[in-house]
Amino acid sequence: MIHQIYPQVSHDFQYELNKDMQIAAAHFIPHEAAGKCAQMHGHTYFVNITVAGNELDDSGFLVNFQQLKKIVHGKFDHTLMNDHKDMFNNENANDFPTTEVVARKIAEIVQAHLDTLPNRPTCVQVFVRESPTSYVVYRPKAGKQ
Ligand SMILES: Nc1nc2c(c(=O)[nH]1)N=C([C@H](O)[C@H](O)COP(=O)(O)OP(=O)(O)OP(=O)(O)O)CN2
Ligand SMILES: [Zn+2]
Repeated sequence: MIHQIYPQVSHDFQYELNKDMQIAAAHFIPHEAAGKCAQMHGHTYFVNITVAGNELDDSGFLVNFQQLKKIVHGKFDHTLMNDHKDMFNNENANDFPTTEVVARKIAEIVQAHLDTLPNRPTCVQVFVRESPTSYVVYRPKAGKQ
């Protein structure tokens, strides 16, 4: 069971939903600045996704928790992040599978799903903890990932 205190994101939406998940995955960061992290290694990522909005769908959901797990955990769990060529690129630092980029990519995956929903909620924050001592918070700018 995941119990963590996450940074709060300020917004004016009436509903806010949070979904936690753990993702076991490997990665390497293809840059000399990464030191030992340039070698393939694994993490149990702790991910918290925050979705907000003013309207619910006809199920009374802002977004289905199960769907969030399916599109994020289902994609990355027990995989090598660098293998996801639709997400990461070992030639471009903005697309290396760093914690920062993983958080941004998760926000993009989630928002693409939310954009298909009739009630059009918004992903306002993605928290990714890569290790017990390191985490990133990504907050998409309004109207732009
Ligand atoms: N800004 C970033 N710096 C680093 C990243 C990153 O994604 N963004 N990633 C790494 C490595 O992948 C590494 O797995 C994590 O590094 P680190 O926090 O140093 O991990 P430790 O468990 O060794 O931390 P300690 O606090 O020293 O135990 C490196 N940097
Ligand atoms: Zn790592």
